[in-house]
Amino acid sequence: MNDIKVAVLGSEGVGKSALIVRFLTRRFIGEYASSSECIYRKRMSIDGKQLNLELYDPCSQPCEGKSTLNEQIHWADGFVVVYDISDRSSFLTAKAIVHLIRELHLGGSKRDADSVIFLVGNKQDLCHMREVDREEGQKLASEGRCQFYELSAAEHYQEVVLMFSKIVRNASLGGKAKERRRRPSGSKSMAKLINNVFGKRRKSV
Ligand SMILES: Nc1nc2c(ncn2[C@@H]2O[C@H](COP(=O)(O)OP(=O)(O)OP(=O)(O)O)[C@@H](O)[C@H]2O)c(=O)[nH]1
Repeated sequence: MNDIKVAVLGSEGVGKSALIVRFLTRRFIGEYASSSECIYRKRMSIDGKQLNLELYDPCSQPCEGKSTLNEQIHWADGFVVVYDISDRSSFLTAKAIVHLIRELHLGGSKRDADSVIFLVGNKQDLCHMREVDREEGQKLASEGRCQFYELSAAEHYQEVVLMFSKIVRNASLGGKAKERRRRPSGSKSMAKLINNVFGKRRKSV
């Protein structure tokens, strides 16, 4: 069975865990405990083919055995690079990550980029606090040859599912899954995910 590895990257508090949890459990969790990096596993069927998805959720805090961004990029077949539309600095971080992925993962070539790097402007429901215009996101996506989405983990379940399903499909077609790379860290089961959800620390928007 095919293994597909997708890393969800971006600066602290942009909603990486919220997007993953929304995709895996259908629920939006306002506060989420994330004191360690982890990998969630899900068995999926795409175009009638079974595959094992591994979703990497990094930890923004310093933590033991934390992998570097370079390791995370080498490990993954596909990338969801997230920023918060109400936080300009998170957009600048996303820009740097997109450029690094292009350099390290794709060797600067045009090959596969638009299908395996998705740029996501999250928290669209906070558009009254917007600091990053949609056009800026689109421009970065076209410069970095990424697919662009603006959505809200809080309000857009269908869009979140479509986005993840699409990157998994693209990564599985991209042929990058062929060479197995080292995992950035330990993995986490769905039970652990649920524990995190209920044993959470408070975060504010
Ligand atoms: N309004 C709004 N808040 C959101 C959305 N997505 C996430 N949040 C909130 O943003 C905060 C951070 O979300 P997380 O999912 O923990 O962000 P993260 O990127 O995983 O953060 P780190 O684990 O610290 O790197 C939480 O308070 C979430 O409730 C969204 O779409 N809209």
